[in-house]
Amino acid sequence: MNVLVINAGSSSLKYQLYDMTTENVLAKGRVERIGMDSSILTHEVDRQPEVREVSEILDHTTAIKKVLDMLTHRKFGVLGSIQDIKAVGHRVVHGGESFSESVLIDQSVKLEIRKLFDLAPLHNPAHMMGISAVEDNLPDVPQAVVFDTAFHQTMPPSSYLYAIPTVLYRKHKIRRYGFHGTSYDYVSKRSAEFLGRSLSELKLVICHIGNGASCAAILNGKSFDTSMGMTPLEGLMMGTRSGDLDPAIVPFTINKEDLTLNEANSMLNKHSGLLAISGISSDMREVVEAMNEGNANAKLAFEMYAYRIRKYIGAYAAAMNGLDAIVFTAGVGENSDVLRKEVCKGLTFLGIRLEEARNAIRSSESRRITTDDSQVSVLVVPTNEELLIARDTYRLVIEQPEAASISQ
Ligand SMILES: Nc1ncnc2c1ncn2[C@@H]1O[C@H](COP(=O)(O)OP(=O)(O)O)[C@@H](O)[C@H]1O
Ligand SMILES: CC(=O)OP(=O)(O)O
Ligand SMILES: [Mg+2]
Repeated sequence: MNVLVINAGSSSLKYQLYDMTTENVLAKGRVERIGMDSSILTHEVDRQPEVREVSEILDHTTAIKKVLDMLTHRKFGVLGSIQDIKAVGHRVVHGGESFSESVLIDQSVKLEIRKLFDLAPLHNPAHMMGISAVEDNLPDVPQAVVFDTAFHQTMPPSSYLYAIPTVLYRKHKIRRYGFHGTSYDYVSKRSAEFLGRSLSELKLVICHIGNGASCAAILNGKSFDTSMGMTPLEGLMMGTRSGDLDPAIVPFTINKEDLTLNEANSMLNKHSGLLAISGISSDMREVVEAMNEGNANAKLAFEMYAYRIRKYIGAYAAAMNGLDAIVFTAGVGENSDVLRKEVCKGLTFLGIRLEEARNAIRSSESRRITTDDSQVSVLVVPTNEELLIARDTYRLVIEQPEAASISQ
């Protein structure tokens, strides 16, 4: 059975097509610059050279249509017909308190996702566009949603409540939700396998450092705390997001700079982080390159970024009263040995001994980057959110075939 996994962003859409009998990826790709001039579709089949098509793609419905055309393309396609797609699974960043697990999509699920637009303004509206675009192109195919927040629903109230009047939690559900949960779920299990230990006895800090970045304390296999909050803005410094700051800065700046609420939100989500401090880029590769060329702002941005991660690792080791392993994952975490080294250099008090040669190895496999006698292990474990989304989607469709057939 073939399952198509979609991760829709506001101007991009990533896809992977799985054959669930083998869990092989038949094809994958992304559409970028949706709604802008010259959109780009990049499509890849079984490590063959990528196919790039530049055209005008004005909305997500057209983007999905282009993806389906590519999947059934005479030369680059892998399917005889789009009828061969039996289910579609979507990543949805915010599921609020309504969803602690993945579900098949129906009208009420769509309504709930819409209600959460305010809480994940960069993500949920885009996911909804992806869901509608699949409905337009594949009206009879069941769809499932897998939430970034679901895995964190195990956090205790002492982790998820903010110290503000509790009426705000009761009325508006203002609390910490946490994100990247699908990644934490996958990476925590893989880490336990790698360490050859039971997840139920491990104290892990996982650092999901991608475009969006967060850390989580995973205690006995469950999320105990995480750095992102009610929205994906809190916590670590990110590509364009500020992460933690004194909340008083927001009204102060609005007042001094005569900003609207939208402008303040946009400043913190889109014009802060690595981009703001380096003045160069939100992409860690470009920041490191500039730092190596002697740019002082890039160096400061890099050091601040690493310092925040180190502070969270220390805090979570204290929160769990111990630590077995630190795990790096996602785009920056998996690929940037310099960043991992910078984070770990301040953690020798925990008995961490990084082995430089291991840290420098480039690989897509899980690996240990500390010495064999390091008290706490540091691992690099590549995440695979798409595989978990495909598995959940497949399971839901198999378990509830009647619901799947009337899900829309
Ligand atoms: N070799 C590398 N060194 C440093 N950063 C990298 C490297 N390769 C990728 N990245 C970073 O990974 C980020 C993307 O991470 P990813 O987890 O794919 O993010 P997202 O899923 O949020 O788009 C990019 O912004 C880039 O900065
Ligand atoms: C929740 C979040 O920040 O997601 P991403 O890393 O994909 O931006
Ligand atoms: Mg991501």
